[in-house]
Amino acid sequence: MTSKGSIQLVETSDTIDEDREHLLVVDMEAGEGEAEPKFSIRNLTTEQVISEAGRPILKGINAEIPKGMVVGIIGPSGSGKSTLLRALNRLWEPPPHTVFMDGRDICSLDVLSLRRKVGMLFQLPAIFEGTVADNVRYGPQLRGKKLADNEVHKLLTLADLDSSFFNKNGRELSVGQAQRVALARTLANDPEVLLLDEPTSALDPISTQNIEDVLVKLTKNRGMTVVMVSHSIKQIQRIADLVCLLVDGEIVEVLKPNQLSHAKHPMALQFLQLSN
Ligand SMILES: Nc1ncnc2c1ncn2[C@@H]1O[C@H](COP(=O)(O)OP(=O)(O)OP(=O)(O)O)[C@@H](O)[C@H]1O
Repeated sequence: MTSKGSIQLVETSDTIDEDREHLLVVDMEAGEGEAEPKFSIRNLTTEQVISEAGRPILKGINAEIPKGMVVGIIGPSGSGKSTLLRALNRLWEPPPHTVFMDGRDICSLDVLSLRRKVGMLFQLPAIFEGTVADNVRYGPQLRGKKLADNEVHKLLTLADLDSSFFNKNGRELSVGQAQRVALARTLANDPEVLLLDEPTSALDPISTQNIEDVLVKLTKNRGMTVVMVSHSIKQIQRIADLVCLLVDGEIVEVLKPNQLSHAKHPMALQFLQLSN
């Protein structure tokens, strides 16, 4: 997949000033039309959460996540990837004035509305009791809306599940099918953003490809913004438009997927070499 934007690293970790106010700017190419960021992250530090290593998990993260792109987050285990992802829908509560969605501090938003707009999938899908259709209807039902059968079918199609799944019991599903049901259930809330925490690491290559295809379609056809943590560099190269490299709680590089070999940070380089 070709990248939709060019990236300008205004300051890299080599040039971080003392208070770590480095800024990673994604500079869209002319004519792309959607230059504004979906998320702006400003000096996000997890002062209240200290890791086992005795340091904040995230240290002065500054980044822009552009609308309608797939942004991959990669980095060594324990570098803070999941914490950063969870900060975007307040599964981990960021300090006020550090994470902005469409220009608004997410801490000032109603948390349930935020999570409807910013859906999340995890490594292992949790399927609720009942049929696939019950699962897909879950979110709207909480708001007193019952999705019609044809709406459920549309969501299943969107998640690459055929109509035979409609009445299947959640217990009959493979992990790959369950992940797509979880995706359809998330899409029923009509989210603007999908956060994905290693969504395919438990899946076989065909199920992985199905999910990747759906994600690419969602960004291309619906302008959805996807932020995905993955341990698979190859996966990131297949579907991401931009890659953030996180090391020890800091974004040390932002690159296009085809530029990963040009990473400069020594830890990032070592990680990339060992991952390939
Ligand atoms: N609520 C918490 N309290 C204390 N420490 C935490 C908390 N959440 C995470 N950590 C620690 O913070 C560090 C970063 O965790 P995080 O899950 O964000 O990393 P990660 O990069 O996603 O790791 P992995 O790739 O292994 O999933 C780890 O050392 C973890 O043990």
